Amino acid sequence: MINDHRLVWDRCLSVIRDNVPGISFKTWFEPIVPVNLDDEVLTIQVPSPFFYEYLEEQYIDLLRKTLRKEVGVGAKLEYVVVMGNNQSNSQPYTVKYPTNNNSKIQNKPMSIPLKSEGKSSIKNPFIIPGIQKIQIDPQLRLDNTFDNFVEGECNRLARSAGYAVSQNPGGTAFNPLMIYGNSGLGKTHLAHAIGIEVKERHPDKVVLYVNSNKFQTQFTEATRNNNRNDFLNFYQMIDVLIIDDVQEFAGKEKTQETFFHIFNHLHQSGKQLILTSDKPPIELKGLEQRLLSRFKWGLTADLQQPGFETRMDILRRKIYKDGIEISDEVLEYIASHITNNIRELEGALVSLLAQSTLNRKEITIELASEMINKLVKNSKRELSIDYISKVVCDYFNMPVDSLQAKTRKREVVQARQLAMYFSKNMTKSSLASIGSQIGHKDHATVLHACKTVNNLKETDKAFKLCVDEIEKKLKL
Ligand SMILES: Nc1ncnc2c1ncn2[C@@H]1O[C@H](COP(=O)(O)OP(=O)(O)OP(=O)(O)O)[C@@H](O)[C@H]1O
Repeated sequence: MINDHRLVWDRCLSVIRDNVPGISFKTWFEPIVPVNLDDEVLTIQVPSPFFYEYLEEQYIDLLRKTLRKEVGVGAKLEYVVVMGNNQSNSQPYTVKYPTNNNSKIQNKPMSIPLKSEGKSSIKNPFIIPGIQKIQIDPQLRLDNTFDNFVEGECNRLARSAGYAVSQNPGGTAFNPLMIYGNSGLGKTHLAHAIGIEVKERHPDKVVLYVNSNKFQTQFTEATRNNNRNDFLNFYQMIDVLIIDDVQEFAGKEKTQETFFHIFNHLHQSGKQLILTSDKPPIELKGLEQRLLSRFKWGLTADLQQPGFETRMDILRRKIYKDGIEISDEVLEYIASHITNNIRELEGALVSLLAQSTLNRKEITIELASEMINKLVKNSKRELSIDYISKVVCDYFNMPVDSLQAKTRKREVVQARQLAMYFSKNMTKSSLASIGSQIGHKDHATVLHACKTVNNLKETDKAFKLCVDEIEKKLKL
């Protein structure tokens, strides 16, 4: 038998390499350093206690078989971990595993008998006996509840997955739950709602919401103060970890590496991770592949722009909560002009209230128009097809859903043609999309509607008058 530890480990590696995926080999085996071989006991150095746990959980069978083959049937494995230290000028210290339940640091190396089949019984070395749970402020915004989160087509999947997670954190297939979407569409709100619901359902669970920038700052400080291990220990004790805006980790390699270990540890221990980002994992730049691939392990759910009805529901919910009355006409006006950001939608409502209170003006559509013109004066606003349909139907005093009815009644056909005509001229939507939203028609019908309206405008004065009036309303 050979007795050079490096040679033995190299031979082991060549067997292991053929038995694990490339990425796992790179992650879990390349960082290992063989340090000694003494009487069938191979000692390997691993980068962190978590690393040791992970190897024991995932690869013990493979390690056992390989080692027996290379070293002999009595082969044993011993791990050492070089820890950072809290006192400057002193040498890093070494922790040897296995842990026995009473002590984290062994004075004398102990060998780990290569375990038999079955789940690892290794205890988390960070949990101090007797202190099983830490008490922390979860940093949750208490008004960002599920109750206050209006449901719509735009958020149905993310919301229901979030709710499922909150009922059974760590116990669903949605781990991690990755919520992504453009700014102001409710990622942070939903993430807090999950945290709040977990705390209600499972008060014992340790929940923490942290924004990526804060995580990064804490990590930098921990590194500066030489207590990176405390930082790791702290995060590894959390049951439900919510990290907001993970795109902010881009380019921060050390932070990513640390988060990678925390992620693995928590995931491995059945703890729940909830992440938010402004892009889907596939489009996140500057993040390590191994991290991105983990983000996709659970469920990735997006938040899309809310439709007109959802925007109306959000506005109605908000004024109801604040005990204010505003006419539906004004709300519709706001909802049709601010289409792609819920924060701006709420902001518009707040400004309108402020304007009306300060200037003692009634909240009218004109006041809303003035305010919105100021708010969006630099960005050309685009009307929505929903809003156009609504204004046209209001003009003819008919319910807006009559446009969807399968009828050839003259007034309905005309209203539909006008809604198509204005949608073609005042939105960037394609003919096909206009057709499908107004009466489930095809693009040729929309084209025909536009021609008919243009012709009628030329020949029928009364009709032209009505087109001009509707246009004025739309441009308000
Ligand atoms: N479905 C919803 N129902 C009610 N309010 C909502 C909804 N979605 C978002 N909001 C509100 O809109 C505002 C912006 O939401 P939030 O801060 O969660 O957005 P975000 O996607 O995290 O944005 P950013 O990426 O810019 O941080 C918040 O006040 C939030 O309460």
